[in-house]
Amino acid sequence: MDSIIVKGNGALHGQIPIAGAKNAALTLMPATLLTEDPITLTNVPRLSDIATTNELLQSLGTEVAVMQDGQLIVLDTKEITNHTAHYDIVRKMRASILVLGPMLARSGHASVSLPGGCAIGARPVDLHLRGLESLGAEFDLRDGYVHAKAPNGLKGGTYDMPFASVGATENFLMAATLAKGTSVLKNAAREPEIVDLADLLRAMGAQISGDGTPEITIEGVDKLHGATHPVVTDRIELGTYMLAPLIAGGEVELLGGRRDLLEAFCQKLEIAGADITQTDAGLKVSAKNGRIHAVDVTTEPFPGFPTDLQAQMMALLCTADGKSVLEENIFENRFMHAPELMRMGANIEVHGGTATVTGVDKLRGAPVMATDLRASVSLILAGLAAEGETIVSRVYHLDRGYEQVVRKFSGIGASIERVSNK
Ligand SMILES: CC(=O)N[C@H]1[C@@H](OP(=O)(O)OP(=O)(O)OC[C@H]2O[C@@H](n3ccc(=O)[nH]c3=O)[C@H](O)[C@@H]2O)O[C@H](CO)[C@@H](O)[C@@H]1O
Ligand SMILES: C=C(OP(=O)(O)O)C(=O)O
Repeated sequence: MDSIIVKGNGALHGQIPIAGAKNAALTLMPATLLTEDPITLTNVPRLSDIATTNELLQSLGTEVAVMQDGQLIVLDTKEITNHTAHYDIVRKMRASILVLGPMLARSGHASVSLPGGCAIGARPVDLHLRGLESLGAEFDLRDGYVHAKAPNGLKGGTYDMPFASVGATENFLMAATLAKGTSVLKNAAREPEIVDLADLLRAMGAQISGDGTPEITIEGVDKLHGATHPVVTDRIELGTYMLAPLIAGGEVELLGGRRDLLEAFCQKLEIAGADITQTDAGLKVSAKNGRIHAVDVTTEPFPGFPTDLQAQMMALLCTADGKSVLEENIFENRFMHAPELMRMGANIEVHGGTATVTGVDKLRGAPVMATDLRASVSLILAGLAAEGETIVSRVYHLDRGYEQVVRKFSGIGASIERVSNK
């Protein structure tokens, strides 16, 4: 298993190109199951989760062609030859549940292994199932699988979601494109990845309005066709690298960065003392007076502060002036980075879903490990300004969500290397 070694190396300067969004690509790819024509995705991030999704789709009958060093993928599902998404693949990646809605819509039946929980929380899929039920689907939960059917096809329906779940919105949206009649999703998630999915589905011939608002309306069509679509910018990768010059000093430009993808996050960084400028090429970030101040953060569905940036924000606040309170409202167990940051000298107290961080002057490098993707990158960020060497193990988490992480950090002057521990 590989590790990443980071050493504090002074201020960071330069540019980082931001990739397409993992969390968009993982929902755009299953949309191929809705049509017998090829779907071409560009600006695809080069991540192990993309390879896992390719493997999942291939197991269902999709022909996959990967080009341009992984940044262009053609998915061609002339026929769904197998309607079961097996546990071996689903357990690796919870987003696999997103094949359920499309298979049900195209074939009237599907079986998908229940994804189960993970390090950050229980991650149930009840809202996915309730939404699809409102379109006429029937479910049977057996042997760890969701067995779904809609013998007479899906019909338009209305679902008022009790919580604006991103995944449940995506499954409903994809399924409703081929349902007979009009479907309405109330209290829908508004994340940019939802709008990106709706854009692809429209390019495939779907009739959708209201995406990006809490109410989405879908007029079902008989058939969808092929399309080419660029994956939206990864706002979480963007936010992660925006923190680097605030932690280590310097000024960094994030190419392709857009403030509208991260308004709530940018506002918090500005309160903390960041200078953020939208340039023609992206977003430029530096610490105004070289100091960062404490700020309170509450994670919320979009347009609120994203849960996927909470760990990285905590790394920043560990050395800020004063006391910050971070409240995690999306996942019940998403503070596993806190004890690792404490091993680097951070002063953090966690009580339930609240973490109080009292800034210290400096962190010290240590061997650390994390059990999820964003926690892992938060430890690299913390290592950028720590005294001595930080060794982050379990790098496979990072490979799920950050392409070329060593190259991108070293491109702005960080001292970082990946070593293989055989
Ligand atoms: C609102 C939110 O920030 N969602 C994040 C979530 O999306 P993801 O789609 O994974 O999660 P959801 O938005 O569905 O889940 C948010 C919350 O709803 C609960 N829930 C969800 C579905 C369900 O059927 N029943 C249920 O109770 C979850 O346990 C969780 O507490 O993780 C993604 C990373 O993978 C992020 O990119 C998304 O921004
Ligand atoms: C938690 C994340 O991903 P996943 O839902 O794929 O585990 C994430 O992107 O931060």
